[in-house]
Amino acid sequence: MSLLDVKDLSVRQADGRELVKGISFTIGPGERLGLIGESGSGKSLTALAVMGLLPAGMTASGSAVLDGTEIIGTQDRRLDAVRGRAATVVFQEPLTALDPLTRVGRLLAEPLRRRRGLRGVALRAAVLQSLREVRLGDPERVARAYPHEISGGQRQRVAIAMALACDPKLLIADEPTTALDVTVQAEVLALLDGLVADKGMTLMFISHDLAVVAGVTDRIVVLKDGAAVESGRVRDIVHEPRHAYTRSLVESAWALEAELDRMAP
Ligand SMILES: Nc1ncnc2c1ncn2[C@@H]1O[C@H](COP(=O)(O)OP(=O)(O)OP(=O)(O)O)[C@@H](O)[C@H]1O
Repeated sequence: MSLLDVKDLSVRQADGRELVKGISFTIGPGERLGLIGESGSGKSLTALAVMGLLPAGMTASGSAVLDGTEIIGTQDRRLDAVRGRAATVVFQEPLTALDPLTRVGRLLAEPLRRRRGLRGVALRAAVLQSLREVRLGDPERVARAYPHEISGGQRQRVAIAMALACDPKLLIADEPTTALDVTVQAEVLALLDGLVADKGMTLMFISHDLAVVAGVTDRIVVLKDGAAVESGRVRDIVHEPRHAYTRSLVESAWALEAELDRMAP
């Protein structure tokens, strides 16, 4: 049985404009699926729709069954139990996703308390262990810091730790490294990749960057203007893209590769 089964999912804004246009895909337990497409192609709205977290005024139709629960059309109150346990999201810019007035330690303590029922000394130890797990050196200092007092890369590690604290079956990573410097990007990506593998988690990874998606996922869905134009195994699509848009993505990724090769010492 799939962990996430999306069928004919559409998202409309209040004036009726269709922003996501009838897309379908499935993710089985332990699989890694990439959603790729240019800015505005509907990747984030797809992720938000399957979590039941669409912005006010937007409506979804079709079906998204997450770990056995139909998300589309289900009341928010009922979805609270599914979110966190079934899936959590790591967003692109952790500074907006993390409450600026709460120290990192408390931010992390909240999901650990809620999900694992930890209190007192055990909770404190779990917070520090979570920070160590995402390779944050000096976890005591980081736990005392406010989000703006640590670097962008460290913030994204905290956001990953918060998502993992919920122990979700499905981790949705929405452009998790796009806002970071290139070197930090590679480190955070390697961390995420390793943690997902270690924990046997299922991953939905969203990015506009084919090289990044190809490195961490097995299958991809290519979105353009809200519609899925192509889907399949990364390897097949990179070698034989069928849709013109996918071809342009693949060609520009290869061109960058060739340029780097040319400059190699
Ligand atoms: N809160 C919102 N209110 C109005 N329109 C929105 C909102 N969020 C997204 N949109 C519109 O919906 C379309 C799809 O946006 P979405 O954020 O899903 O794209 P994306 O592929 O994730 O792009 P990006 O990589 O830039 O985040 C875009 O045209 C965008 O302008």
